[in-house]
Amino acid sequence: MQIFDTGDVRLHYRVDGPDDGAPVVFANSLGTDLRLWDPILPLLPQGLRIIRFDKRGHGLSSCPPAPYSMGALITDCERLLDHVGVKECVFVGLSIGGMIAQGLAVKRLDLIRAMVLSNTAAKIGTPDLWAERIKGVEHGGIESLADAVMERWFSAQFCATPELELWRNMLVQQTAAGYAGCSAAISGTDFYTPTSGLRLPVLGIAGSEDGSTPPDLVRETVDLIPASRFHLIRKAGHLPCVEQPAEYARVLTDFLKSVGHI
Ligand SMILES: O=C(O)CCC(=O)CC(=O)O
Repeated sequence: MQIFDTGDVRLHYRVDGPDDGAPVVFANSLGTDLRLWDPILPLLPQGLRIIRFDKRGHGLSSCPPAPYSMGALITDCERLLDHVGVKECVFVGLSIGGMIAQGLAVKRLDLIRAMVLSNTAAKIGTPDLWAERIKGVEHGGIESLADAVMERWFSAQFCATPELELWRNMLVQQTAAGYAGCSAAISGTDFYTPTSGLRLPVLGIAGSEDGSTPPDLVRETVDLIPASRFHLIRKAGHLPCVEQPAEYARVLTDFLKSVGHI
């Protein structure tokens, strides 16, 4: 558990595994912190160097006033990777984390040798949807959105389990400014053209019951990059690393092997 001051924000991050391990960077979604990846980490091969972080306004990172730009979120991540000395990582980005992955690959392809675009897209939602979401958070707090968010994050089956409460708690414990700030960043992002120009190995992962980034939307983005692969995880919503960790870890491990990272 460490803190890095980028100059604009203090980012909480965590590095696990040996210094000389093959680097795998995880960027999580809106309203989650780096514990999002806890269910899959024990299922990945030993010896990887795993880097995780909390976006600005999330988890234990500091919370600059909203709104944020996607450029700022990408720069935060770029500075963190330079700070920890990562190059040529496999970058796994989920939802807004996958937008950060796309933007970072366009800006600094030296940092990323392959990427996993999980439950994400070049463009997510519409400005009207995000304006409504931001208004809701500003007036009623994250709690006022939480039940609807759970229905997009998880399948109906998972929503009926006691574990749901843990993830709902994670959501409502994020800061309203962090949630609204990152929502504004998503609202202003359309990476369709820059992502079309990317040339690197890509694996797309979608959840069959994802109410935020449905499988067709994920596939449309992944198909922008020639030779990309796509995997659909059934019985999972927006966070398949939580709902189906064994399958998620297996697909990720196969991808790491296929690109020669392990
Ligand atoms: O999770 C993200 O990063 C953006 C997509 C989203 O809004 C998830 C949700 O529906 O709450």
